[in-house]
Amino acid sequence: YWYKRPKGFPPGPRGIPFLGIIPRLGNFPEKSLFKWSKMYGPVMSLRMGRKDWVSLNDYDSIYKALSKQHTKFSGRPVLPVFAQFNQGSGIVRIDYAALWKSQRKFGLNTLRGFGVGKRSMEERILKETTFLNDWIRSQNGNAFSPVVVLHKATASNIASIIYGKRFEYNDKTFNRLIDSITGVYDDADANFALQCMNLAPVLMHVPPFSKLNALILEKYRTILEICQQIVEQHKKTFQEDELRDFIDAFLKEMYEGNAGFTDKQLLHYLRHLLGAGTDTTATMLNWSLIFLLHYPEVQKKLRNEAMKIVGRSTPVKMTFKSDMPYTKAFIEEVLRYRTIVPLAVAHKTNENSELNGHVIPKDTAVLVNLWAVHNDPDYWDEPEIFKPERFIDDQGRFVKSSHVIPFSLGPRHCLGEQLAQMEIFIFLVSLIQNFEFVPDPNSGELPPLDSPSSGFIFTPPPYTLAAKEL
Ligand code: HEM
Repeated sequence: YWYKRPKGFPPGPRGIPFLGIIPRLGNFPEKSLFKWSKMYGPVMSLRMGRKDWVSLNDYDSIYKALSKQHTKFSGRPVLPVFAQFNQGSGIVRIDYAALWKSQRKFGLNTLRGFGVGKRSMEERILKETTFLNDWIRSQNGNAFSPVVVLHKATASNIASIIYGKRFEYNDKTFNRLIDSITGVYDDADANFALQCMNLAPVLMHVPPFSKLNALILEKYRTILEICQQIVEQHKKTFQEDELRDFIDAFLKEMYEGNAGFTDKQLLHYLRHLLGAGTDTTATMLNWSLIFLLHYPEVQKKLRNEAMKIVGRSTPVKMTFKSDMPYTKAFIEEVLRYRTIVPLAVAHKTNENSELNGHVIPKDTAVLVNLWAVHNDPDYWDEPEIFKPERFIDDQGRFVKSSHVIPFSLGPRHCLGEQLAQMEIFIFLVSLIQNFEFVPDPNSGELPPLDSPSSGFIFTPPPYTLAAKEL
């Protein structure tokens, strides 16, 4: 099997027998892929374990595959670590078929129905900022790590949609939930080991991988158990004409007997929303804070704009955003420079396809390198430099680039993009309005701007800072 590849298949590195190129992916697989793509072309293949995958490494090929040929490129490969638990349920990893279509449509409508993109969601996020700001205030100017509290703030927003209520930050169940959502995708070593198990499933039974697999399963079980308790409470108080949240809306579909709306599907859907919506947005806010520490002049510009447009104590509204070009440019540059999900979620071809003259057979797993688009010198001047000004024209206006695609493209693009954009803007401006962020006075160094990503969520290393109340 080693040398045989389908006729016309894209060229690419093979690596070593059984493992393929896995050992050569390194701490930043997205960078390795981009480097190889300069040798093999933007549409290239790679031997991953015993299978040949395809990787897309420029905007053109990603757009042509995910948008133009979306019916062919929107599937999801079966990855053993996830499949042992998901069993074809949820939203993130189910194939591009009838179940995904009905669940995606339901998800979008329900998020909208419970306020995403509207004033009511703005108010929920604003309420969360008051708890977050109070927590930061309670640190009394001493150094602290914002990592866990930002996860709590973003998870609480998701909880308010799916569960109708926010969680208190010291609530025991909530802390168990946060503990179970974090610790794998945001840990580079664990994430690398997880990807190895997905590509060479035999490892799932071999120490030390088997220990990690057991830990992942335990975390998934805990999330499901907590979601199950919440669903049971909802069932007891459910009223068809008064839908309180995502769970009620789902129960209504289920009680009407609509295909795909089952207890199991609901639990996995909730788990995916909590998982996909917490780490990502919290990570984006963490990187933003780290940039404020590195570039005090950028922090000053953001504050000047916030004070001028919003004011010191006016609640932040999304309508302010269009008058805040520097803030928009800052957010866009963080999303570009620290691509939060560098390789998106693996796609799969559901039909035989052709891309850039190459043949890609049905059922080929496809890695979409979003990081490559954000760091391609063909699109960006000095991509390795953090520069919000690249999105500002000489009239001081914000200029959008179609080459910033942190939420990916096509029908499988991030389901929570609108929610994430609301959270990022409101949290960020509210933090800037209330605090000046400075380096931890006890640490001689600033947090590094790079840390191993190992391919899923690009999280910063653990860090601390201090916040001076304004
Ligand atoms: C900064 C924040 C976020 C970033 C950068 C981000 C990015 C992404 C990316 C790159 C994908 C994969 C797209 C693909 O497969 O091509 C994705 C999928 C997804 N995201 Fe997000 N995301 C963020 C926040 C959220 C939030 C807040 C939610 C909660 C509702 C969410 C829910 C999802 C779901 C459910 C999917 C799977 C969609 C599907 O397979 O149909 N994300 N996200």
